Amino acid sequence: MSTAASSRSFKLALVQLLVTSSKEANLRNARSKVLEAAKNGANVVVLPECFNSPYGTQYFPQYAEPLENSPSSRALQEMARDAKVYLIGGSFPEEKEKKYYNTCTIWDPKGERLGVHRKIHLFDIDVPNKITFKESEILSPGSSPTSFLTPWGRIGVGICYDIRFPELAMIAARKGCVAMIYPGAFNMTTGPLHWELLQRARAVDNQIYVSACSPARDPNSSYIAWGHSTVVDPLGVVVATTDEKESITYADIDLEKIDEARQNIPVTSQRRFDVYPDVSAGN
Ligand SMILES: O=C(O)CCC(=O)C(=O)O
Repeated sequence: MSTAASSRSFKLALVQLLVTSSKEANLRNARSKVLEAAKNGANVVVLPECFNSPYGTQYFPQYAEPLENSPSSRALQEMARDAKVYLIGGSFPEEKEKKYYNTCTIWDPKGERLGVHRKIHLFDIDVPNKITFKESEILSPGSSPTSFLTPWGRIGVGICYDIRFPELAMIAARKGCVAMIYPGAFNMTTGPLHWELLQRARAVDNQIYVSACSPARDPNSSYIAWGHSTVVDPLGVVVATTDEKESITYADIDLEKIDEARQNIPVTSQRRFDVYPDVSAGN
């Protein structure tokens, strides 16, 4: 773990991986990038949605693995342990009791699994002549919000389309999360429209850090990812981003900025739960 981290700041790294059709090659590449990020001082490292398989309902059954003791789980556990980082392991198609899920596993620097997030909101959209996608043809949805504890505070996790539903980020922030992190893979239609806007919206509404980590763009794949992995601060300012190519994006996450935003613009303490309900109640 980096010595540069203090109790009030840490270095986040987003690995924008170029995902291929070879699961073994994807696992090898992810490992070398996670180790590189750690060498460069990262404390928390993020992989993209579907980091071990091409993204598409036609691929999920072929690439799916159980959670326990599977090649991808083992590889993620070893990466986290060998790099000594907190690892938000993107997502991979999970097979469980004859159902498939889009699943993110979260690991600590000792290689212990800290959490599992199954994508709650499945990506079913139809923009005529642009993009039609129906994850629910194959996948089942998860049913619980996910967060995990680090030495710098609690971090919430969602997957891609989950970012469009503000409730998850609101619940996370009200429960004390300092950041909401989304492995994601937007596309060439909704990427330019909404990828950055949604991160900035979730950040400014909740006065937390928000970040999304995409695969790199492969123009020859059946689903062309937007790329542009990004980190947004609690004021809604983009503090780190990249283009569409394979890369690692770094940002210092400074918890003072959360306090400052909340002191200066105190919406967090001005909510009117006597007028409308608190979505985090009971969650
Ligand atoms: O919300 C979007 O526009 C894209 C979502 C997506 O690609 C996904 O959930 O995998």
